[in-house]
Amino acid sequence: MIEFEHVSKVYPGGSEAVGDFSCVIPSRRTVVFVGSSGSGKTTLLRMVNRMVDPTSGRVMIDGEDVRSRNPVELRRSIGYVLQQGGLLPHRTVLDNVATVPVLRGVSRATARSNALGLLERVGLDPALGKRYPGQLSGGQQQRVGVARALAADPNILLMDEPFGAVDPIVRRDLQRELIRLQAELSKTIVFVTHDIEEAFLLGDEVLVLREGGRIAQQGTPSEIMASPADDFVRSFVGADRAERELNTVEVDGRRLVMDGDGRPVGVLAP
Ligand SMILES: Nc1ncnc2c1ncn2[C@@H]1O[C@H](COP(=O)(O)OP(=O)(O)OP(=O)(O)O)[C@@H](O)[C@H]1O
Repeated sequence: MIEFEHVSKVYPGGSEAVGDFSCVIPSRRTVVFVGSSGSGKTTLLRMVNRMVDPTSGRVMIDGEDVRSRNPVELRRSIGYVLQQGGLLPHRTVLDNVATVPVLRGVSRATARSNALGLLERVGLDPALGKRYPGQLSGGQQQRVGVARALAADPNILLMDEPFGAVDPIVRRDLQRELIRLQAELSKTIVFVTHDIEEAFLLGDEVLVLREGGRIAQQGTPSEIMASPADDFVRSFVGADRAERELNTVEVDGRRLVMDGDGRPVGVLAP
């Protein structure tokens, strides 16, 4: 479980990036922070692994203040996936995936052999392990990024717009893959995106953020869809949500329209 307790962040010389943010992220669930650019999503995510320390307030993991943890050790114990893979260009794919386990004392041979299994796990041909990141497609690089984040078998996975830089079809593949992986692995995932559809697809729970990390609404995708808290959320959720294979379900007395993937796409007027 991750707890944000009244955290705020003022960067040197800057305005308040996050102000008095509190939330609880239950273990083994996927929680998505969604908001427009500058709403503080990345800042919040980085507070978990101490790449950013809050100006006030605290972040707890399983009841322990992260500030009592050594930042390097903490970072190695938490998976982190970035938009641009963050892979080391001069190391093979296999060595990229094996990096953190080796730093944590696992032998190179064992780490490489585990890395092969991880490549398969994220849907990549293990033969790609010999290549360098520059020899992979963007989507393949993102899969390697996920494999690398999983390599130390972390309980927590932080994902910062991990699928933001790939085309929509590959993006959909990666999203489905993450859903499959999460069903197998049950990690605590904090996922950042500015795409509400992605948030609804992946999140057990979604936090819609305004500027300054202010929570406009927090709830399950269905709850947010059924009852947007205000005009801000309503406009963020968007009315027009494409022609998919639709059906309806009832939630809290309202009829939700769901697409073929079980995603809420609208509410039927009573
Ligand atoms: N290192 C920094 N120094 C100063 N200001 C920063 C720094 N990092 C972020 N900020 C500012 O803090 C605010 C929140 O930024 P943050 O990156 O957390 O938002 P975000 O919601 O993740 O945005 P994006 O979707 O564009 O990545 C922004 O106004 C940004 O300019």
